[in-house]
Amino acid sequence: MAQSLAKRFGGAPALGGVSFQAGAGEIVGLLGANGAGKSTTMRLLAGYLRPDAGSASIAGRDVVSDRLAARAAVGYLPESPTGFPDLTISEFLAFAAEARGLFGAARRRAIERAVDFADLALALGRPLGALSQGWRQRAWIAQAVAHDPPALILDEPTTALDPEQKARLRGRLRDAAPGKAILISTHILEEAETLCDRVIVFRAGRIVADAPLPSLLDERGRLAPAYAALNAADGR
Ligand SMILES: Nc1ncnc2c1ncn2[C@@H]1O[C@H](COP(=O)(O)OP(=O)(O)OP(=O)(O)O)[C@@H](O)[C@H]1O
Repeated sequence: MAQSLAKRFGGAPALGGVSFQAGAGEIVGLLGANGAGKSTTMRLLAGYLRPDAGSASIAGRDVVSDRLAARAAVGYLPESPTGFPDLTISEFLAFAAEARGLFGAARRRAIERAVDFADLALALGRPLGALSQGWRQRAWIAQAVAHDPPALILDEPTTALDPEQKARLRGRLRDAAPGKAILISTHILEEAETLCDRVIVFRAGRIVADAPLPSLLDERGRLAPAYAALNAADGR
């Protein structure tokens, strides 16, 4: 949940006070032009940035005052994730599970869940630094789901994936959705059309639409006309 979240970088406002909720069982798509504020919102919710004003909570835990509990309840895929080039996928997922306090059998289950979710079985021994962009993206998606959190915040999760893996991941997210609140950002309108229950459109650091997907679709099931109208409207 976000309540009047605001963030500036230097003097420039990136988010001008955004409020929304995502409930368990819901896949919410964050849409908007480059620089509209999607990633900043996700980083604030995931506890990787502090808001200048407003508040946010994950599973009822405030991301600032109860930061560790909030972070424990979320799996986060950053945009363009990098790091840990020398770790193999196996080592990376073991590290991710242990960082979440999972050891022994719980760690093993977390790694199995993650490997299965992101279809990584064929590359477990490969170091992250030697992976293609799509495989690396899948390793980072895997670390987000390893501890089976009630909330997933995935910043452009399908961008680097090939068509088969895109479809596979969408299916996995659909399967996971009943028990989780899932937030994804995407520039692929067709993805929002097929995957999301609700869509939030950002424009220049503000929310210009927050609506159930069907209410934004035209008679042919397309989001593009409403999306274009929202971006063209004088919504500042
Ligand atoms: N670390 C930073 N330092 C300075 N400005 C930043 C930083 N991160 C984001 N911004 C600015 O904040 C605004 C919102 O950026 P944000 O990354 O949230 O947009 P976005 O909607 O995710 O865009 P994209 O679709 O390109 O990923 C932009 O003006 C951006 O330049």
